[in-house]
Amino acid sequence: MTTPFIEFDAVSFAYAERQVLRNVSFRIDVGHFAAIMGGSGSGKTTLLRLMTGQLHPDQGRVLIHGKDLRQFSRAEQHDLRRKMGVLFQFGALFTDSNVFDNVAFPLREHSSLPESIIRDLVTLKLNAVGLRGIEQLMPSELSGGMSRRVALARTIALDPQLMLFDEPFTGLDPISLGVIALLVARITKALQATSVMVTHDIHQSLNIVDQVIFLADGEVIFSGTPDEIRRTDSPWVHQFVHGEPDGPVQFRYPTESTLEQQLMTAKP
Ligand SMILES: Nc1ncnc2c1ncn2[C@@H]1O[C@H](COP(=O)(O)OP(=O)(O)OP(=O)(O)O)[C@@H](O)[C@H]1O
Repeated sequence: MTTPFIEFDAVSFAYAERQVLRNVSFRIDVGHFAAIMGGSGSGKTTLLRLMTGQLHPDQGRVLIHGKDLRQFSRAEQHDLRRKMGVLFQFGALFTDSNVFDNVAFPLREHSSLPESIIRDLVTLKLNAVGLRGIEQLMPSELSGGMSRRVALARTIALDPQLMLFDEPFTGLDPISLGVIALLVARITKALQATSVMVTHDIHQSLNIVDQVIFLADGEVIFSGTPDEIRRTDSPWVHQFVHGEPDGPVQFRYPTESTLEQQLMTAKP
């Protein structure tokens, strides 16, 4: 029997009037790598923020190791944050610090390790992303793909048990994208971390993840393994996998009025 690391139990969430998630339930087991997919604005980033405890559900529960995140003491929250590695879309590095100091940052912030150990750990992490030797370069001297890899090295500095990636492939050329995808997959397996990745890149994801959770209109419309995704006849999933502009997922932001009505009211 596998143990869930993260469990969403009938979670609903709204930003003021805007209902974003409705009755969302799924589980991600320890050591598994899950991708969250869905159209623009479907609530993927919101889901990540609920996992980190930055946001709390209006209804339902987010459980980490079986415990409701709301029930976490301050010490438990701090401990969870320490065990969590988060890599956002453009993996912003500190522009005034060189590569070494960027990767060393979480180690200095969250541990009391001596500098000699920190130096070795930074070397190992840069080696893991294929960039040992660039310690003294400044972020402005790196390509986009290299910056992303340095950010990945910083994310794994503390050997996180939980890794959250928000669109780690955005804006990369196909080769850099392939490299990052491979690194993310390899590193999560090597660390035996539980990982969650928000991404639009279905084809890369199906090769590297254990589970895909599809969101549409704030609801989970499908959750399964890459094989199950390839076999499903769900029209939502089909539209996504084949990148079709027409289908159950609409690309327009939902509004009350038609275009004609809006243009009429805008006239003097
Ligand atoms: N801080 C906020 N306040 C109000 N509304 C917000 C806020 N953040 C997001 N939203 C709205 O919530 C909805 C879901 O946003 P979210 O960022 O979770 O979507 P997403 O699936 O990650 O989108 P994308 O793929 O375009 O990044 C969107 O309609 C967005 O406009």
